[in-house]
Amino acid sequence: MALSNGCSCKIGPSILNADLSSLASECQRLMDSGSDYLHLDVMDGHFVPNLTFGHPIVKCLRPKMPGVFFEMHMMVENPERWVEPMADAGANMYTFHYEATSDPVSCIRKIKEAGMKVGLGINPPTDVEVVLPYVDMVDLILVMTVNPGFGGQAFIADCLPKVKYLRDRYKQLDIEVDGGVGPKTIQQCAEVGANVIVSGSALVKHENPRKAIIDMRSIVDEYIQKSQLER
Ligand SMILES: O=C(CO)[C@@H](O)[C@H](O)COP(=O)(O)O
Ligand SMILES: [Fe+2]
Repeated sequence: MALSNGCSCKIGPSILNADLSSLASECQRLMDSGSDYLHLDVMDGHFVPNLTFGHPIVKCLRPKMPGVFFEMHMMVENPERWVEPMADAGANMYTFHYEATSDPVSCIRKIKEAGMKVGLGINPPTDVEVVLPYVDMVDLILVMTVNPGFGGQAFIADCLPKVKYLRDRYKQLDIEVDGGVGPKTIQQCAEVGANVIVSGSALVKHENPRKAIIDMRSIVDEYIQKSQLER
């Protein structure tokens, strides 16, 4: 199962700011509201100054959500270390950070060997050019629009030229944005070419998440169609 190959909009809720004592029902609520996949944020207290959960939770969640695409956003040092446990737990995609490893190629290889899709992320201070050698090896590039570590932070619009830089060069690439994304910031993300949208607190706390997802999707789809007509 792939996400979308740059051709359509995919929306994945981040459940960091949900009631984690009801993780499965919160995930189900957001999937029932029209989400395409789940974006599960793993933090190790080293790469980022916060802790969340690891593969044992993913393993428990998997049988409750059969068929749902799990993207693991691995905000961890030495991401190589958790590839096999996450694959065994039922993860579909393993998105690691460029900043977290000295050997992205071997991490990519390991993720593929474990049967998962590969995402490669960059933090706000990181130049977008660093991902260029790896674009053809991965399924998705994640451009962080907050400094990773916490849900509910303010969107950093200065990161968006990185999305445009990638979209101008790679029409079919899945480009994901994550951090402070919601109905108020989606337009800016869509117009630079983001097509895979993580939305955390804006969706989790929305009184009508179904409507929020429909509205965000229609804005992203509009820009995708416009860019296809311009080709
Ligand atoms: O990876 C992260 C934060 O490090 C994100 O996935 C956020 O958790 C998204 O939440 P909002 O910024 O949308 O509230
Ligand atoms: Fe995330």
